[in-house]
Amino acid sequence: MTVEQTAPDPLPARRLLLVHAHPDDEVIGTGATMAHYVSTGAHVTLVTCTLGEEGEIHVPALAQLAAGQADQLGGWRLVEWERACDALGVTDRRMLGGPGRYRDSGMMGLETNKHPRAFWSADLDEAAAHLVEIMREIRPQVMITYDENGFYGHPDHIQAHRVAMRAAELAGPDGPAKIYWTAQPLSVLRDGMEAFKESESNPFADVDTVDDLPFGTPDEEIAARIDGTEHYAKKTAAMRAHATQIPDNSWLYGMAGDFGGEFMGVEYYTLVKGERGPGEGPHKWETDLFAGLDRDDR
Ligand SMILES: CC(=O)N[C@H]1[C@@H](O[C@@H]2[C@H](O)[C@H](O)[C@@H](O)[C@H](O)[C@H]2O)O[C@H](CO)[C@@H](O)[C@@H]1O
Ligand SMILES: [Zn+2]
Repeated sequence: MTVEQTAPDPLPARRLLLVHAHPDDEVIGTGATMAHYVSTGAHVTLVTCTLGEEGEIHVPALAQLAAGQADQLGGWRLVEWERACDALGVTDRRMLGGPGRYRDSGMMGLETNKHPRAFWSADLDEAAAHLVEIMREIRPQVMITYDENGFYGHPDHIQAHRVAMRAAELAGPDGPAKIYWTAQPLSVLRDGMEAFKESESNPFADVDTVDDLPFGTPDEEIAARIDGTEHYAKKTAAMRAHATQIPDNSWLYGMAGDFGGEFMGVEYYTLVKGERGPGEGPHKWETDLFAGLDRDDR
């Protein structure tokens, strides 16, 4: 268990900061990207904002850890999160404000949103100050977080977006030169709908078209396509570490198993701060988040 974190001295030339809401978000949305940049020698810092105390429990033996019972799920997910980071090779992983500072708010509109430590009701500048401290230490060239809807509308994801963007503003020259938001191209979602049509666990079962989904970005608005296909076994291992959240029969494993790395090994981003570097394909998608940054940038 690594609770206290400090960065290596000297810092590697390339430094990537990711800001996520709950344990498991890091792998689902950016696991291949994290493994890819670790493998290239970049320093990857993960900041997760809550322990995920209000989550589901897909491991029957752990059911009594639930929020309404022993309320110990947060501590258990901390261990899952450490194991997942180990699987991805991410050694610098931190909880915003320290483990337990901010609590999982639960889904939008629930009473849990009003918990005194709920991340959703956190003071923005106070929460951002914890992240500014990390930015001053790491001086990341690149930061990844969610869009203003938190990718799919969860209050903690929306708050993680707000805190990350506020911290980048407050950090000034120590803040990231490039900021990306996680995204899924509509073309990939359409391919996924087609691929899952005959699947037993079809995540698209309740939607007729991609327009019914709470996320999806026109391909021409995507800025970067990070191919971490060679690392999707690490991503799958990291997903398995989050067993309380990702059951063995999850459709996520279907994407990894039946449809190859394309769906799990490739991750997409929009660019909201910084100059877009050289890219490939019809939309000139960057293949490196550090593209266009020279070493003197930071
Ligand atoms: C991926 C993610 O952000 N998961 C969150 C989310 O989990 C959802 C929640 O348990 C909901 O009740 C389920 O129906 C849904 O399938 C889950 O994805 O919200 C949890 C509570 O805030 C959070 O702990 C979990 O990490
Ligand atoms: Zn989440």
